[in-house]
Amino acid sequence: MDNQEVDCGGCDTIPQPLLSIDEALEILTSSAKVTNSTQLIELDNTLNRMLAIDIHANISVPSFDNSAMDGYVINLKENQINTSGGFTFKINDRIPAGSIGDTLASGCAARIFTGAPIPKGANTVLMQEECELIENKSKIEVYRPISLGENIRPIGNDIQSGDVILPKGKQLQPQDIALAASVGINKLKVFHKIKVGVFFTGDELAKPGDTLQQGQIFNSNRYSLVALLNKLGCEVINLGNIKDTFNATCDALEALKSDCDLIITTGGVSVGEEDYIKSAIEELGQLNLWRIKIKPGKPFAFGNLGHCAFIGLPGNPVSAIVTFLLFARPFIKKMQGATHYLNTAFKTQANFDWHKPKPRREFVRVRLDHATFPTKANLYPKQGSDVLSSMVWADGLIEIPEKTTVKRGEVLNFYPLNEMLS
Ligand SMILES: Nc1nc2c(c(=O)[nH]1)N[C@H]1C(S)=C(S)[C@@H](COP(=O)(O)OP(=O)(O)OC[C@H]3O[C@@H](n4cnc5c(N)ncnc54)[C@H](O)[C@@H]3O)O[C@H]1N2
Ligand code: MOO
Repeated sequence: MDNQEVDCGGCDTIPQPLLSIDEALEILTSSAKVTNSTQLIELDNTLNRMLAIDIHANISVPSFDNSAMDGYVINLKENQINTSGGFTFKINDRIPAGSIGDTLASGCAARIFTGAPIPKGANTVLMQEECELIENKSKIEVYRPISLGENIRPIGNDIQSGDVILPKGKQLQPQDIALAASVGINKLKVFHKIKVGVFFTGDELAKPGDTLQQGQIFNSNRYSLVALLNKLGCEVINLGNIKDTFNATCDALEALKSDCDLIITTGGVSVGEEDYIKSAIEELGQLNLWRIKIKPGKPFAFGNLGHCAFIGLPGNPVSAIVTFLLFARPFIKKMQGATHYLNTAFKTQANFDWHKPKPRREFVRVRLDHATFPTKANLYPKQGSDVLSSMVWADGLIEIPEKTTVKRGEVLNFYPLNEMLS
């Protein structure tokens, strides 16, 4: 904890040590260890999983020249290329997809269907709409100039044998799975899911479904955090709500640490004497980072209990989600083996003024207005870290740099929620 500069802007009045967002992200991502455990699984089960090796193609796709159209395959002669005047070809074969035609005789055509192999002796396919059937449908006649090789998909048009078709560290999407199938692969080696233990501190927390007692609130972080982890494809071990004591916090950490790659908690990371997370981590392991110059989410904590990493998210519901997306998500994605683990910012125009420069970089909830160009970001009127409705209303976060004001029309970084939730 001696790596933190002293900054008086964090709490807005009292001097406190705070890390910049960039420093915090650097500490997190550089200490995230990629899981070394892999498994070979059926293609159908690979959606969203992280590929553990480069995938090479052992065949070319297509593996034979084939027709791109339903029509007629011909052998266009040198003197017929791009010539106007019209040509006639006698139909002497029929080649559906999946069968092999005979060698095409000179001056003849074969009826051919999309995907069927081009027979020997042929070099061009004509669309059936451009051919006139004549002489009792025994011949075709074509009037327009014909290019050599048109409507033929050559061998290797999509993939060449030996190509790397999917790189290690790619998160598998439907099209990736299809590409693997297209070269005949039925199983892929992916990184094992990482195990994340979670628990929640706060004696004020009640379970949804129970009746609220005086001073209680419902535990919403339990649901956001478990859902966020499920979205990222983690295996979750959930201890639920624990008593707000130092001993209960230590017991929960001890119970999870040997089984988990990572433990995440919400609440109890601030400065109050009822906040035990930080002291429990210091007692059982190491605290590597605490408090970031960010709003919402300042009291974010990061450490480890031996091999098990630890992330303490702030208790306020918006702070918990925002810091999960900005810090925990890249950390987890890197652990999962993803090559692209950092959040992507898109440039968007602010449709609001920001009059007061703030000491912490702020991530405000906005909704995009696509009705005009360029797209504009509207601000949710209440930006408190307790206002969970702002997250539901918003479709992204706008980054307002520290110590700056913003004028309507200024271009800022926008982080779409749908991107960060994938
Ligand atoms: N004197 C100071 N007080 C606070 C500071 C500070 O710097 N000095 N920081 C504030 C900021 S910023 C945040 S964020 C919060 C975070 O505090 P904790 O992480 O210790 O969280 P708690 O105190 O336990 O709870 C904060 C808030 O969130 C509600 N909460 C907690 N858990 C849940 C849950 N599972 N579901 C729904 N809501 C939850 C809790 O009731 C509190 O209202 O500290 C500020 N204070
Ligand atoms: O930084 Mo805290 O997350 O505002 O409420």
